[in-house]
Amino acid sequence: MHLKMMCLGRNWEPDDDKYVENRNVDGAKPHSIPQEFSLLVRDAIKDSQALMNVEYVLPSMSPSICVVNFYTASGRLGLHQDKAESFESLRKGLPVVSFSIGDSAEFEYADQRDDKKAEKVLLESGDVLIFGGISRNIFHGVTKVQQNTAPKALLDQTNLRTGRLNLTFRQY
Ligand SMILES: O=C(O)CCC(=O)C(=O)O
Ligand SMILES: [Fe+2]
Repeated sequence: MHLKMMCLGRNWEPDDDKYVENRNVDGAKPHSIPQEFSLLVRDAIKDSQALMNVEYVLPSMSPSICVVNFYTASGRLGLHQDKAESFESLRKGLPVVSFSIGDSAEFEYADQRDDKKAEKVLLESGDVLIFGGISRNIFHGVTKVQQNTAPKALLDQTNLRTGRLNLTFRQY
């Protein structure tokens, strides 16, 4: 992992790939997920279901975890699966909902851990990426952050540092 990370709701421990009460680095408990965030997640799933008419393959979920990642220009994240959630959550294919803010990034995804077979999509500021249902276990990662691509208005109106902020929500 070449990024900075913190969690809301529950702490995900990258070394053990599991959720813990208190994070290893300083024993801190996570803050809860603000309700505004949960509503954004709910709306994103609803909009996606309406757009694609695939409610039966994209279940709804109520997030209990938000992984907050910050990538600088050299930030990246290797191909991995999000599989530390409960057996039930994974079995039902409850979606991962991911918001991108700031610099754009190349996001890769594949059905196996093989960069050569991965497809790529550019995630720009404001994009929401959802993978659930039969796609819940896809391998995915971030290969490159495109420096200085964040919208100027965003930087002018916020204190966001140069880089990419990603908020990824899941239901345990
Ligand atoms: O930054 C991203 O777009 C992906 C983040 C991710 O895959 C994760 O936190 O598990
Ligand atoms: Fe992930």
